[in-house]
Amino acid sequence: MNTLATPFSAQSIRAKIVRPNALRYFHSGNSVRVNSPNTTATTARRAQQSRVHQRRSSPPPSPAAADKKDRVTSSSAFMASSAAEDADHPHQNDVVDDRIPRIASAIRVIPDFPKPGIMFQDITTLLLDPKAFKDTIDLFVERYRDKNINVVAGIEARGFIFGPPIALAIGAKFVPFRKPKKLPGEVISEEYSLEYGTDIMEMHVGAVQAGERALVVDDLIATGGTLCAAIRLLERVDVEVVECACVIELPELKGRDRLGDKPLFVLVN
Ligand SMILES: O=P(O)(O)OC[C@H]1O[C@H](OP(=O)(O)OP(=O)(O)O)[C@H](O)[C@@H]1O
Ligand SMILES: Nc1ncnc2[nH]cnc12
Repeated sequence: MNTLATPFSAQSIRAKIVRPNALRYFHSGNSVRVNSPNTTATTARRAQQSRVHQRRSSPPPSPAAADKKDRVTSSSAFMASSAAEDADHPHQNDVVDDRIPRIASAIRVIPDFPKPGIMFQDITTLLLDPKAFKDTIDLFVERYRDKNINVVAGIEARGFIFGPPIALAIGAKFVPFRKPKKLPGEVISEEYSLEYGTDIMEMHVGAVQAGERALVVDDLIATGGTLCAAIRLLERVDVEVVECACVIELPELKGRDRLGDKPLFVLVN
């Protein structure tokens, strides 16, 4: 059972490659490269990206089709995660979770949105698949229940989709972190940089209390600027940020490095 004293890395689960002969598609700023096989990196999302290119306008797979695919791929896909120290022991805590391939497959990738060079990870197709959506929430809940987390901070806009069900399930309050001028009460603000611009994040004064323990939830980490701003907002008012949790990581943008020692947990990278 998880306890407060147990470091997250002890239970973390890491992605691994399974199809050593498969070509992987790699997002690199302005282009998509095909990488040679590598047995230590990334997950099913790379394969999923190439599939998604082919079905950009297609609906997500039917539950029956996805179940069949799960059976085919469950031995070859691993759940991703990470606390910094996992890098030293990449395989020690590997855990196979056959929910991950379906989640990865349900995320659509739209090239050149919202501007040229961006491979947009579209989680709206994940929401169309109730099993994959529920599995996503369940994986987070399984990790964070019994961690004495009081606050789930969800980042506008897509953190508002994943954060509230997690908060309800673990018995924490949900605190929306919003774009400027959206919150009606007194706020504190943090400016931050993005993969495609800058923005400001705000939190209501009084929403959290010093000494509370927070989980920060978003759909995706790219450069890490957004999560860093959320962490700064919480730490300014002496809230302990226990971990950040995202559905997707774009590892090539090195957002994880920007978080420093702050643990980051992701399902798909
Ligand atoms: O790691 P970063 O480089 O900071 O980028 C990640 C952020 O970018 C996206 O949100 P976006 O700013 O596009 O806002 P939206 O969810 O309101 O569209 C995404 O949902 C994350 O919040
Ligand atoms: N590539 C991407 N897809 C979706 N959301 C993002 N936010 C920043 N980069 C993104």
